Amino acid sequence: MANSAADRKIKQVIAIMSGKGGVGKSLVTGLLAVSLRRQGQRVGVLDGDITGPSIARMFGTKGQPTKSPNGGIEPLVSKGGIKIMSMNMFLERESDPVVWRGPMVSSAIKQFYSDVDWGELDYLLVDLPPGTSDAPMTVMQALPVDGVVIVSSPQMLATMIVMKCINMVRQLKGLIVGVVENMAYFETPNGERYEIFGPSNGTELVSMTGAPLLGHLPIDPSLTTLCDSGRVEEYYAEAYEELAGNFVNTLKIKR
Ligand SMILES: Nc1ncnc2c1ncn2[C@@H]1O[C@H](COP(=O)(O)OP(=O)(O)OP(=O)(O)O)[C@@H](O)[C@H]1O
Repeated sequence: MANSAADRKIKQVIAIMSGKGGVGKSLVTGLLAVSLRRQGQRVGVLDGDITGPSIARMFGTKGQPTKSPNGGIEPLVSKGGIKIMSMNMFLERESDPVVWRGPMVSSAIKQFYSDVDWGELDYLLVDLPPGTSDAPMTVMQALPVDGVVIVSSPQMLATMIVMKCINMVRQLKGLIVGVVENMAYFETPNGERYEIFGPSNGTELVSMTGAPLLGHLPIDPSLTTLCDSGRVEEYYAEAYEELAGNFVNTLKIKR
């Protein structure tokens, strides 16, 4: 093993989860990594969405990972210095499908943790596909996860499905660090706020999890363009700096 749980070269392994797809989990993972890096933290992102990876594209990391001097796999490094491992890096074309059954997905996730030479990290963020199937189970059971961040959006349906994810984390004795409410509102240039997906349910999420609300994030159309062109690190918004600050402080308290 190039990097085992025992040596704790990675100080905190944090899984980012949601029960429902499309709530912005990958985006929150990416931007949390960017804000933590801006604070001077050593950060890695493991894209645990093996069949639908999006992290590499968001950061514009191209090329195949190489062998590291000590025999592990060298992760790709973003412009801002974030280490990244994603299934897309192993595909000839980005659009090639990964048609794998659960055991192969689980095996890839384990290898992305143990065979990748992550080096010394303050945070390894693990972006997971939605739901409670193989990938989230593998991460919770086979990786030394220190905490879970739950991402949701204000729709009631999203909250209901997110509850399944919360229950899974509890069943597997995981620690929920906090919740993030994404796509909570849209703010016009003259400061008017619209709750496009309905009223905030952050308070409900907090009472469901017993964990703090780490972030209440706006919808920002400019994000899609930046993510699609691999320039997520150029994005700056106060809401994400606050998210990173709350995340670091909450972990300090829970440790
Ligand atoms: N706050 C936001 N403002 C604007 N666009 C957003 C926001 N959050 C997410 N998006 C966009 O919504 C889309 C879905 O986001 P993302 O891929 O992060 O969701 P996900 O929950 O990881 O989805 P998946 O089901 O693939 O796991 C992306 O195009 C992303 O750029």
